[in-house]
Amino acid sequence: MSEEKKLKPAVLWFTGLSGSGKSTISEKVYPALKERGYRVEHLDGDAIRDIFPSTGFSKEERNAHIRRVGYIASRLQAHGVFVIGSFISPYQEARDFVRDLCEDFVEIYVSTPLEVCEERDVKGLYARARKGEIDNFTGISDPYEEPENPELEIDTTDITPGEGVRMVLEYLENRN
Ligand SMILES: Nc1ncnc2c1ncn2[C@@H]1O[C@H](COP(=O)(O)OS(=O)(=O)O)[C@@H](OP(=O)(O)O)[C@H]1O
Ligand SMILES: Nc1ncnc2c1ncn2[C@@H]1O[C@H](COP(=O)(O)OP(=O)(O)O)[C@@H](O)[C@H]1O
Repeated sequence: MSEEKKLKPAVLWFTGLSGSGKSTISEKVYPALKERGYRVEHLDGDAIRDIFPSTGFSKEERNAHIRRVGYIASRLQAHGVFVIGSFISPYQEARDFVRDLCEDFVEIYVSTPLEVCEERDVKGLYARARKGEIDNFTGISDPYEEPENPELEIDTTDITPGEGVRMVLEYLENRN
């Protein structure tokens, strides 16, 4: 990416199954934007849920959580901050709610298939969900609605995290 190109701060919203690669790519996009001089904030579902552990996984609770974090994202972006959001955010209506709040919303669908995510099983949650130890587990016993019109789709099955980051940066550069 050429250093001269000025990027317009946006809300980069990573959505996809657990283990699809949202956090891994987000964590690498963050320093890539920082070193180009942008103000950047990363809001991550797992990290925020650690602070607010009472947030559950019913449709209503997930959507309320997404609306709240989406509002924060929109306010940060309004003040010129690049916001990276990594949330499963399985429901189209909640993602659309956030899109409508944000001046510039980039929906990035991390479309790594369930079989690959389950094979990775980074946190051992899929195995537990298959055993019935976790209710409402996305992809196993809870729905994931694929984005209807994402700005970008990244399937991480056969690429490196660095290639995923490059796809995001190229998208941002080319749209300006
Ligand atoms: N039932 C169930 N379904 C899905 N995920 C579960 C569940 N229980 C716990 N976890 C862990 O919670 C993380 C997802 O949090 P999010 O805030 O991104 O979810 S959501 O947007 O509200 O759907 C998710 O993190 P990631 O693996 O990083 O996606 C899981 O580690
Ligand atoms: N191209 C890739 N992009 C992102 N993650 C990848 C990629 N290839 C393999 N992985 C691995 O897949 C896992 C993704 O986990 P994570 O980023 O926590 O997913 P999520 O945040 O969507 O739950 C990590 O173990 C990561 O090393």
